[in-house]
Amino acid sequence: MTASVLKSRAAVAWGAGKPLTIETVDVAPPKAGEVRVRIVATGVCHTDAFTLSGDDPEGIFPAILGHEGAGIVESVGEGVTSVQVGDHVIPLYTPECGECKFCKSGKTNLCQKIRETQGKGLMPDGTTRFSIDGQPIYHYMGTSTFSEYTVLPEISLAKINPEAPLEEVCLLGCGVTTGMGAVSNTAKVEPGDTVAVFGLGGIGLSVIIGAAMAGAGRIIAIDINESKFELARKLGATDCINPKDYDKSIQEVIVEMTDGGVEYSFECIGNVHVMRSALECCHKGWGESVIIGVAGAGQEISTRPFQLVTGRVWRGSAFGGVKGRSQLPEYVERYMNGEFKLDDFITHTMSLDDINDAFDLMHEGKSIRTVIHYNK
Ligand SMILES: NC(=O)c1ccc[n+]([C@@H]2O[C@H](COP(=O)([O-])OP(=O)(O)OC[C@H]3O[C@@H](n4cnc5c(N)ncnc54)[C@H](O)[C@@H]3O)[C@@H](O)[C@H]2O)c1
Ligand SMILES: [Zn+2]
Ligand SMILES: [Zn+2]
Repeated sequence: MTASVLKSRAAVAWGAGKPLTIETVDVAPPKAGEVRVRIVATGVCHTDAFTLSGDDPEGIFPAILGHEGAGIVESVGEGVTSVQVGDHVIPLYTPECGECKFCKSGKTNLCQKIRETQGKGLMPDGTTRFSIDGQPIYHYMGTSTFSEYTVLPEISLAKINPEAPLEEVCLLGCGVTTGMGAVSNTAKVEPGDTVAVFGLGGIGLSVIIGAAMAGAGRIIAIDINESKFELARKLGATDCINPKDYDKSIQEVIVEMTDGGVEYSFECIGNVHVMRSALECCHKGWGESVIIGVAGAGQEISTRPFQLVTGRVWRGSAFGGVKGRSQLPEYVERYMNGEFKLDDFITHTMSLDDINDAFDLMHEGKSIRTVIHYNK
């Protein structure tokens, strides 16, 4: 049976800084190598807010945002073999083709196969599957999970255990995997290490979970919003500090607290000044700082080169260095085995109609993650 155009509820971003509006969108059937998915639930991540704000150089409008979802395959295009109708899947904004130079390198998860079209809000053939009254609406991060039905390339789907609750494991589509993966794949934290985590949103708290699982001896959590400290402690932070409580720089405070600095630090905010603090609180000779936060267009990081000459390392991490198709299903299994919990992160759930409230809660610092349930 050939699939036909579907009507779908979607939250459409018409322009930078404008609230999303709920629309009925036409979703064309998947073309060759593509899959149409019914999204069951989606988280709202700071990166969605970043693009909506207009600070994202790749932001294109009108578009359907959303990249932290989970759903069920509704139909498949020609030649699709790795998933079938009814499979449970997590959309991947970092695909895994298995054949490009990047996939074959064994050194990175940054598959480049569809990078160019994905960055332009298009499917690999250069067109979009979304429209309203014939007006094209762009895709976002190749995922567009703020539409109940969305189309993705086959290489952008991780097939997961069908028993997993989609309303929770959607968070593995971005935030939680990004934080945990940055600890285990990028930094490779070892038992006894001291770790500093800057920013205690969904990403920073996931770094704390990962660091606790890796056996870090001391986990220093830093935020200017102290309401985040309670959950940080629950997840494994040993010290919670607010930079506003000190006259000196936060890096000086941390270096003093730790007899010379931390083994690893993680910037989970997207603030270039904090990125500098995160590097400079690392221990001389070996400390490493991982940038996870996404800074605004045109911003630059700086430090004295002497910081690096004397052994500190600055690196970055996207999607926690995790290869989505081959490694994300394992994260779902680990969650199912009870190795970590996701419900702590879900401070709010709501229907798609209320999605602008999810952005407000994030900006007000009142939520960790809001999960949108399409059946609400
Ligand atoms: N690299 C990746 O693959 C990847 C993936 C997802 C998200 N991100 C980025 O990670 C960052 C965090 O995302 P999130 O969803 O956790 O965001 P969030 O808004 O939920 O959390 C950010 C936290 O930082 C705190 N903060 C803000 N300014 C601060 C300061 N000066 N000092 C200390 N704390 C401060 C806030 O109070 C908040 O608790 C964003 O930049 C997002 O775009 C990157
Ligand atoms: Zn995200
Ligand atoms: Zn590839």
